[in-house]
Amino acid sequence: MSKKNYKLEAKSLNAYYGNFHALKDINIAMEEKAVTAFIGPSGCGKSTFLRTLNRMNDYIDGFRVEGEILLDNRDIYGKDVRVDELRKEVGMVFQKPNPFPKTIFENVVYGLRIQGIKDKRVLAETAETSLRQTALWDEVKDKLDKSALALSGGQQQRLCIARALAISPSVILMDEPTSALDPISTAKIEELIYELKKDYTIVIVTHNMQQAGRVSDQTAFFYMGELVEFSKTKIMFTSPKHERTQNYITGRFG
Ligand SMILES: Nc1ncnc2c1ncn2[C@@H]1O[C@H](COP(=O)(O)OP(=O)(O)OP(=O)(O)O)[C@@H](O)[C@H]1O
Repeated sequence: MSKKNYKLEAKSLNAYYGNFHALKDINIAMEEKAVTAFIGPSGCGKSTFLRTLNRMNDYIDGFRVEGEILLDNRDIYGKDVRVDELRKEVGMVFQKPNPFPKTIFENVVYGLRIQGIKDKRVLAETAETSLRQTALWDEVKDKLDKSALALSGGQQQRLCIARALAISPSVILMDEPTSALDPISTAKIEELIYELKKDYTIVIVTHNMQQAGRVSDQTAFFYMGELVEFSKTKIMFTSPKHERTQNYITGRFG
């Protein structure tokens, strides 16, 4: 039997904020071009784990990890890994849309500018492609030089996704990307996630069980820093193995 190649794997991963043991021996393997949802009650470690996947926690004083996170079979905490290269490969979208106080165009091409790309044609083409991928092009094509801050919250979030896509990542991490949005904008982002998984591996933290059920292929349930259960979403929501998972997904505690 050939060994399956996973896009992202955690092996015996432990994470600490100082003395606080935030993630306890996490082992998980996520498939390529699939959506994995992280669910669990507040404070269980979902965001901490998500942020270890592109080393966003490196900035936090006292934070450390043990174990391995493999991206395409390579440990992202390895000595030879350049964090700037890693972040190009693993993009991130946050809970609150966070466009820069710049034009719509400059927001999308921001990552390319940082890379020193100046070619106007490359910038324009990338901006259009990324905005089309997030279904925003028709809404903004006549106002690319206007401030991104004038867009609606939902449009801003799609712009932030376009900004992440512009630097051609293969993985996109989303930390509760719709929790600040209205139902229509939420539906648009969910449709977008569905489209994007054809080309990208997506990991999403969500508090919304229906959302996890709608958008994800696999779901991981965390509780107090442990990964309690990980399975195909359909199985998790119809026949969870653990009572704690069952209680959480049926809303008995949260
Ligand atoms: N910067 C930090 N310094 C110290 N402890 C932290 C820090 N960030 C998170 N923690 C702690 O780590 C634990 C996990 O937090 P984390 O934000 O990963 O949980 P979460 O499941 O994403 O929660 P929520 O759903 O509320 O966002 C919590 O006990 C939290 O207090």
